[in-house]
Amino acid sequence: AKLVDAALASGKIWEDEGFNYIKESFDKGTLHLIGLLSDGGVHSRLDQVQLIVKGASERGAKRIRLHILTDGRDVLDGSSVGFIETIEKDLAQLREQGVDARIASGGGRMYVTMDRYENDWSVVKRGWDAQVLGEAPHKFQNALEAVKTLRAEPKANDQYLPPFVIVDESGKSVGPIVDGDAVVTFNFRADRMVMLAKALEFPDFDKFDRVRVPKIKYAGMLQYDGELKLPSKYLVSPPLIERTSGEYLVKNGVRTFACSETVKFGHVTFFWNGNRSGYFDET
Ligand SMILES: O=C(O)[C@@H](CO)OP(=O)(O)O
Repeated sequence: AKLVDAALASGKIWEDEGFNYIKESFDKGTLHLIGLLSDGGVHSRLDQVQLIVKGASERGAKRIRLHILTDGRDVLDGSSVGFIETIEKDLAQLREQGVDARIASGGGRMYVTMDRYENDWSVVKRGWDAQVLGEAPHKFQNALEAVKTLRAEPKANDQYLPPFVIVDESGKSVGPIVDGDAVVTFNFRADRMVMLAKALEFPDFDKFDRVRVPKIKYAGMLQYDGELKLPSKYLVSPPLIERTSGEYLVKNGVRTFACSETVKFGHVTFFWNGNRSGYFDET
């Protein structure tokens, strides 16, 4: 989060390669922003999203679509409503200034998009269908109505809201991702963005049927996997972390054994080892 804060505060984010790459699409295409809408600060932060939306519109983005994931895990359940109200105010202001800016789709983070370590690709597929194809079982005129209605179902909560798309009066999705568009995934934390990044970037992706693969300019907030170099473009450069405790132990001949449940794989591998998931020394 700090790296993104610093890049936004200094304005460097707008000068670097990643933003200039996606900016090439602003003339003719739509800028899509996908990620967790939350002020939890664990995977993403609302104020950073607000600054990106504002900054991109000041630098030529004329059509912006947000694909939001509701939190309720790092923040109170139900707080999604307030976050949507906040961002909707910003989008309304932009519309007054002639920028066509709207929320286009959404869903709960644990049910839509934010799976990790290939635990359940159907989670990512649900997101793909809503965000890229503009298809979801629930259709609404706006995101506030969507979340309030879906939350009213028995046992519903922010984390597991079903996917929804926002549609116009004729029932057509307002923001599918199409050829010529730009996409930014705005989570800074990597583990729950890698799977979507693969679906967006890998030409030979085969984990689910993408149906349509738009030709887009895609950048992550950060690079989510340093070994796979994924995504290849990012808005903020990842930090170089050296001399971690794992490396220190290996170089001093101390064997380590790391064990975790599947979804915490990263906590005992690349979180520990400075964003490296491989061995320092296989022997
Ligand atoms: O589930 C997760 O992604 C986070 C909370 O957002 O938890 P943890 O840091 O334990 O992985």
